[in-house]
Amino acid sequence: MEPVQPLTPRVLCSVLSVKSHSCEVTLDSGRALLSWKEVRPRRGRERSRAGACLAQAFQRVRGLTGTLTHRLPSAGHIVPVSEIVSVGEADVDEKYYGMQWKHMCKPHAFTVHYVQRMKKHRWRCKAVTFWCSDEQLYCHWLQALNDLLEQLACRPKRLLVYINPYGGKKKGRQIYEKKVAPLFCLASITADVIVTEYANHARDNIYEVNLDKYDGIVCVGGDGMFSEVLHGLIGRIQKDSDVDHNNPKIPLSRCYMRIGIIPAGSTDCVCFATVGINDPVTSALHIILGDSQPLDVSAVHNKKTLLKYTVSLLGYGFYGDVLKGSEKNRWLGPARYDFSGFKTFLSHRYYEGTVSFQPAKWAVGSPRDNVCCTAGCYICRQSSKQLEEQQRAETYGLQHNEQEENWTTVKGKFMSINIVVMSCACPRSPKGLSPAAHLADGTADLILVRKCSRLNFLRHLIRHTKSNSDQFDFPFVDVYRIKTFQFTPKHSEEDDSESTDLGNIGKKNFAQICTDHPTCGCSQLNSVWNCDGETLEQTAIEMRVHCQLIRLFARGIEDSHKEDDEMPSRV
Ligand SMILES: CCCCCCCCCCCCC/C=C/[C@@H](O)[C@H](COP(=O)(O)O)NC(=O)CCCCCCCCCCCCCCC
Ligand SMILES: Nc1ncnc2c1ncn2[C@@H]1O[C@H](COP(=O)(O)OP(=O)(O)O)[C@@H](O)[C@H]1O
Ligand SMILES: [Ca+2]
Repeated sequence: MEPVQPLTPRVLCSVLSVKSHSCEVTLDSGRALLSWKEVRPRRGRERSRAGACLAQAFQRVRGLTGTLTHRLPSAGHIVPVSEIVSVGEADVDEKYYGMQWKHMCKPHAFTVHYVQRMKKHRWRCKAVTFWCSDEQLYCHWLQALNDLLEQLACRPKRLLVYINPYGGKKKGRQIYEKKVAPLFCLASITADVIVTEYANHARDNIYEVNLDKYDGIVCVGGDGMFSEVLHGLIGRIQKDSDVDHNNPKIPLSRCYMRIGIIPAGSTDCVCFATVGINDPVTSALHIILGDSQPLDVSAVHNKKTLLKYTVSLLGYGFYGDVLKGSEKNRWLGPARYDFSGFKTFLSHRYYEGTVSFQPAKWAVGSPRDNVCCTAGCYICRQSSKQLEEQQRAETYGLQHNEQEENWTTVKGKFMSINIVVMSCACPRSPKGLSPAAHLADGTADLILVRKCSRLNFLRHLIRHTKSNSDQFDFPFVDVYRIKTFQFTPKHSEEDDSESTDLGNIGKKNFAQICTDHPTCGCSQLNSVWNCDGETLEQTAIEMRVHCQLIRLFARGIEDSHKEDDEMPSRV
């Protein structure tokens, strides 16, 4: 057997007890890994436990590959320190003393709380308590683990939390108090909590607070609540850096203050598309670990005025009418969308207008390449690099001014015009409106659904709910990867108010009568824009994507190979 080289002092290995089992526990601070596995009494030549354990630990450290598995060959556990939530003193349950302790003083115990991956991107906080008789060894372990946790600079210590008691099923407060606050306390995170009293309370408050006190902002609610915090933060950062966000051409200053979303709304597609599940505990754990996921944001303008920012869906036609029809039924909670969706589907309206956009030439991917955005996404990294080079060239004027060139224009009658900055995956549509859209590539996907039959539109809708069907594979559906967009409805409001001839006024009033009596078959003149679940007043708009403008406490969708099914409780 080759001589065991002297271990670097970075590997701490001891035999500690877990419940009534003896375990060999190893902390490799070089690789920042904690592992433990049950030691069975060896028959035959008894090797000293320490020697055996050190030699094995050395083998294991040397053999470890980059991709972590959470389970050692012999059903042990291995946890990256970056996924430990906290380490603290613990009481050992009397019943575990067993015989060998009865004459000893009380043993010393510490509990490690760590993230355990379950099915479908769900995370749970698991606890394991180690104990031993030697107080010095116990202190050494506690110190070594806490020193490593202290070094994780990305973890938030102070958070500003906004709770929307009004969104979704109106359970925001309970969700926070029961599921999230205990975890923040466990991770010794202090939170200043504000329960909003009216719409836009959170947005306005962000302009006042002293942001330097906080490592992040958390919103407990749905996409509308996230949109409020988004507007507050971006508006504040542009104001602080003297950027006039009403100018559609101006590049905006990036926001490095991360935003965490605790899902408590109706659609929660931003949370679902960045974490993979709408689960408050999972989102809380991503916040505690200090994840960071950059996110594209689109700015929507009407002439020289900023209307809204959007990170999920900017939808005209079907989704705009669904939203408009749902606002008056908020008492229905999330079901308001299905109810309004059904009515909107039956009304089967189409809208006329002119769409123009600049395709994202340098984009690495395309909406139909089936390359979905995952944690550490290659396409996002490549595209944002290309974009930065592009912008640098433009600022130095090396690049001919691309703003005016290569606009594509499409006139027509549309069932829906959707621009999605991300996939918009959500419980209603697990793969989203555009499954291959990317979170941080600096582009958005434009989906044009032209006038078609009810049956065909229904088939298109139903494919959103099926995982192995292509909702773009219809002659009346086109999808483009873009970076800027403009829309002008055929019947723009200004024309009606200016022109005095009877026809137009008649048509406008006629349309008004129709809206009040949706049973009539005429097509209502204009729809409304659904911007992240809030309606826009104007229909003539322009939009441009700002690459990686904000950051979330998330890491994108992890590959499923990392999932642990429920671990057999061996130790
Ligand atoms: C027949 C089944 C058809 C299923 C069609 C599923 C498509 C769902 C796509 C969901 C897109 C989600 C985009 C997210 C937008 C959110 O930012 C935004 C705000 O979220 P918040 O409420 O959390 O604040 N949410 C929304 O605007 C809601 C849009 C969701 C619309 C759902 C439409 C339901 C469709 C029902 C059609 C029924 C036709 C049946 C005819 C027999
Ligand atoms: N305290 C409050 N009272 C009334 N409206 C509020 C309050 N707090 C937030 N809102 C508004 O409620 C809207 C919906 O919030 P959201 O959390 O998205 O719920 P949902 O997912 O059900 O739409 C948002 O536009 C937000 O501005
Ligand atoms: Ca994008």
